[in-house]
Amino acid sequence: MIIVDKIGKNFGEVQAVKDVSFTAKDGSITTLLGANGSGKSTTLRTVAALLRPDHGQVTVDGICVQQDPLGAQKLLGIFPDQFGLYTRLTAREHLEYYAELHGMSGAALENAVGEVVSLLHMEDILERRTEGFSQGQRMKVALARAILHKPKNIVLDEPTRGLDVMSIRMLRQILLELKAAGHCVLLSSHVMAEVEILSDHVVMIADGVVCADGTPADLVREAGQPNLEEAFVALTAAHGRTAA
Ligand SMILES: Nc1ncnc2c1ncn2[C@@H]1O[C@H](COP(=O)(O)OP(=O)(O)OP(=O)(O)O)[C@@H](O)[C@H]1O
Repeated sequence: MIIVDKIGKNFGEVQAVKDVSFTAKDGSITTLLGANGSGKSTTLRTVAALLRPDHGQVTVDGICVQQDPLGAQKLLGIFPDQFGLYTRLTAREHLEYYAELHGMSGAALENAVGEVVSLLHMEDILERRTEGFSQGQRMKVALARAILHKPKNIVLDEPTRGLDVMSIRMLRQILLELKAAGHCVLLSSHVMAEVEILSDHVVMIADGVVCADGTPADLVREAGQPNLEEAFVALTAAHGRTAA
């Protein structure tokens, strides 16, 4: 479980995140939904201990990310906004390297790599260097790297960006399987259809502030709108009027 409590983060003059709080539960998919520049990535990077907030704190399964970033990162699988693959390494070498970073070796390492390779159907790209990989192939390596140590909590920053329909369906299926296995899945998106299909809990962010949260059905009801897209427009506009 991930608890974000009143975090804020400035970059110089830019208030990227002003006041964000929410809880992402186990066995559930929580989605941060917001427009470009609303603060989703900054929030997720704070959860992942890649950024230190100016105020507030994040706990992951009871461990405070700010006090014990390495301890929290052991409980997290992180799928970042930039894949950051090493172009000279093969997909297998990436996975083995990350498995070693997580303290695995020998048969445990081989089993962990074998499991994610089979889960993500990566057999055909395993021995290829990642240079020149398509977006879908890069997504597979990044996702495999994020989940190979079986973290209880998985954080994904816009995981479907640039993917074709079949890759999106595969990713969606894997996220649903992780949820069914009791994992806490926290992601960001601005693709309404995807959010509506996948999310148990939606946290709407506008201008660095949470303007509404609940199930997609709750939010549609709260806004009195026919669907999540219209609800998003109405709730973020209402927030803008309140903030002005
Ligand atoms: N390292 C940084 N330095 C300066 N400004 C930053 C930095 N990171 C984020 N920002 C600014 O903070 C604000 C929030 O950015 P953030 O990336 O968190 O938004 P986002 O909701 O993830 O947007 P998108 O959907 O476009 O990825 C933006 O105005 C952005 O320009």
